[in-house]
Amino acid sequence: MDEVLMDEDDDCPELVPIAGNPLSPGEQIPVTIITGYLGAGKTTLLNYILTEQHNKRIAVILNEFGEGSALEKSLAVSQAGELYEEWLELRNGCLCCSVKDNGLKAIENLMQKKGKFDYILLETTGLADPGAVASMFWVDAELGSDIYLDGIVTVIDAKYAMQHLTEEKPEGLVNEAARQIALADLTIINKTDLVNGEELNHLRDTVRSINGLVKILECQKSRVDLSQVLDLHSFDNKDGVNLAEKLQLVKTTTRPHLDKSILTVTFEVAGSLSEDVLNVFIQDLLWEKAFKNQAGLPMKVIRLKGIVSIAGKANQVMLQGVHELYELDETPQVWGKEPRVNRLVFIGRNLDREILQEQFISTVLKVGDRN
Ligand SMILES: Nc1nc2c(ncn2[C@@H]2O[C@H](COP(=O)(O)OP(=O)(O)OP(=O)(O)O)[C@@H](O)[C@H]2O)c(=O)[nH]1
Repeated sequence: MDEVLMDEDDDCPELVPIAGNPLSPGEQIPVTIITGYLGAGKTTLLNYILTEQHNKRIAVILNEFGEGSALEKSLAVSQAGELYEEWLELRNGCLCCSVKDNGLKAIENLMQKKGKFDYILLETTGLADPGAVASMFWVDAELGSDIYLDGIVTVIDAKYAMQHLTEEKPEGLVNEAARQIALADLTIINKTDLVNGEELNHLRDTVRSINGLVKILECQKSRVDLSQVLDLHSFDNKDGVNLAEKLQLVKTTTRPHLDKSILTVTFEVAGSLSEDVLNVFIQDLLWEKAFKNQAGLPMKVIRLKGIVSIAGKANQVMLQGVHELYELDETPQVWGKEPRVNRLVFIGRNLDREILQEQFISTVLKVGDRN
């Protein structure tokens, strides 16, 4: 971390030649959101990435300062006692920047340095809702032309996660630690040195019961294989085939790990759908909160994924949702001779599988299109 190459008077330092292919025109830069509860190991992960040799030119945006870390100290460039946004170039080709806001402004500034990096990592603050940040990438069309959301990675503290997850929240409030897991495409259970095998199993089961889709890595000092963290393509249709396979393996959480908790619900229904009516179903669910569970509580979806069959379309269609935003995107995968099946996975609160499935069938299925 002490080998920062920069010109003292310039907040865009002179560049050293870096191995790696320059971006071809029109190529989009992936963004991975790194989230996790306070103290879970996010900064340790970013420090690791910034100091390892990996032949990737990664731009890292940190949006929070703490005390004590070498990385943070090296970044805390002060001007009249104020912290200000500063891009630093590191020996291994990484770019690094610290900002106090949600990081989107920093991405806009970063894009002016296009060609100097080929990946962006954005760390959110420990209590932030990563869904809000993720949603911004979907709605910001201007940014959307240059970058795309690759995935949400949640770092979990093996020692304290269960404590955070079981914390009672006032009625109506979501447990942030659980929400961060619900939204994750990948979770990294860190600090495994601080727990025994039984505790680790229990935590793993809990993570799985919240998010039946998520991939789980386990490590110490946030040392993970970067190829497992980057290029997940969690939100685009490049992952269509993988997603279809993954959805088949997901199971509805049978016993909620906690009362009123976030859990995963999944079902499959054969047939083809009218796109218009499918939109009505999704909007009733995500926007109107029109579906209630047996206790009369409105179902709240945090993350939604699916592969559906739209009447008249030869290709499979991927459904993605984060909070109230969703997208239907045709995948390159063509339906085969086997009967078409719609598979949906919902992660959220107050979800009841049977009621959701009934609603889905009664709202969207065009019986005439069954094949
Ligand atoms: N025992 C142990 N300690 C770890 C491990 N990984 C990180 N730590 C320590 O945990 C503390 C918190 O790590 P950070 O990386 O700062 O966590 P963070 O998620 O960035 O924290 P905030 O920015 O405050 O949200 C530091 O003192 C790390 O040295 C690990 O695998 N085992």
